[in-house]
Amino acid sequence: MASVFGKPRAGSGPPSAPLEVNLAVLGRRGAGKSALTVKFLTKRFISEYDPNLEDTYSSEETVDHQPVHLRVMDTADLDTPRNCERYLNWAHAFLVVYSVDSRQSFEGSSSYLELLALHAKETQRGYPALLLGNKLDMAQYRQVTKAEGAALAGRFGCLFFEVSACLDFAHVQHVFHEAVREARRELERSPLARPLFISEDRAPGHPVPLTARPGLASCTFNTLSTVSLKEMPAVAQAKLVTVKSSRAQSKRKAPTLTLLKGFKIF
Ligand SMILES: Nc1nc2c(ncn2[C@@H]2O[C@H](COP(=O)(O)OP(=O)(O)OP(=O)(O)O)[C@@H](O)[C@H]2O)c(=O)[nH]1
Repeated sequence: MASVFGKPRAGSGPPSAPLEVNLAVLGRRGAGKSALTVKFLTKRFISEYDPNLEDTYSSEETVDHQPVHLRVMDTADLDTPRNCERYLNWAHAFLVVYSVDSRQSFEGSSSYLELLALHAKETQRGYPALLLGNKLDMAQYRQVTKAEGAALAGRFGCLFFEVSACLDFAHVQHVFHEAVREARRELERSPLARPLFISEDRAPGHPVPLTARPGLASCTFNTLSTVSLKEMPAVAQAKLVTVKSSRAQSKRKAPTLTLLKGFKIF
C-alpha cells in the first residue's frame, strides 16, 4: 500500500509493511493505566488488575487508513519512575496517566513529564507525550480541575485529554490513535526511528543521572554520543500477548480467549 504519509520511515520496513509503533503507558499506581490499556485492546472495562504485572501487548490497528503494528507497554512502576531505561529507550510515544480524583497521581504525572523532558533534552530527540486525566466518570470527586491538567500539558507541550476507562470506548481509542499519530510524526522527522537499547559499553564518566528532582533518583541514562546503540532486548518481566483482531471478538464467531493481566477475556 502506498504510504499516505510521505516517504517510508526507517524502522517501518518495506513500504507495504505496517508502521511499527511502541507506546508506553506511565503514571502512578492506581491512575488507571491497566484499565485504559485493556479498554483500548478489548473494549472492556475490568475493574481489578494485578498491580505488579508489567505487560507489553501487541495489536494490529488501522490509523488514518494506515496499518499499524502497535505495541503497548503497560508499565508498573511503584510510586515513582524506576528503571526508566526499559521504556525510555523503547517507546516512540508516551501516555502519561493521572486520575482526576487524585491530586497525588496528578503530581506523579508531573514527575513523568519532567523525566521525559530531561530525556528528550539529553538525547536531542522528540518524545511525544499525551497527558491523560483518567476516571472522568468520577468527576464529582475531582481533586484536579480540567484547567490544571491543560496547564500542565501546556507547560510540557503535550496533548491533553480527560478520559474514562469505564465509559466510551471510542474516546479511549481516539486517545491511543492520537498517540500513534504523534509517534508517526516524530518517526517521520527523526532518522533514528527504531527502538533502541543503550548498551553498557559506555565511555566512563559520562552517565547522566536524572537526579534533579525527587522521584527521578533511580533513573540514569547515557548520552547517545558516548554509547553504542543496539536493538532493544526483550523487556524483563514483560509478557507479550498478541491481541486477536477486536473485530473477530466482537463478531463472536468463535470464543476468542485472550489472557490480559491474568484475566481471561472471551
Ligand atoms: N471509576 C473508574 N475507576 C477506574 C478507571 N480506571 C481505572 N479505575 C479503577 O482504578 C483502580 C486502579 O486501576 P488500574 O488500571 O489497576 O491502575 P494502574 O494505573 O494500572 O495501577 P497499577 O497497576 O497499580 O500501576 C482499579 O480499581 C480500577 O478499576 C476509570 O476510568 N473510572
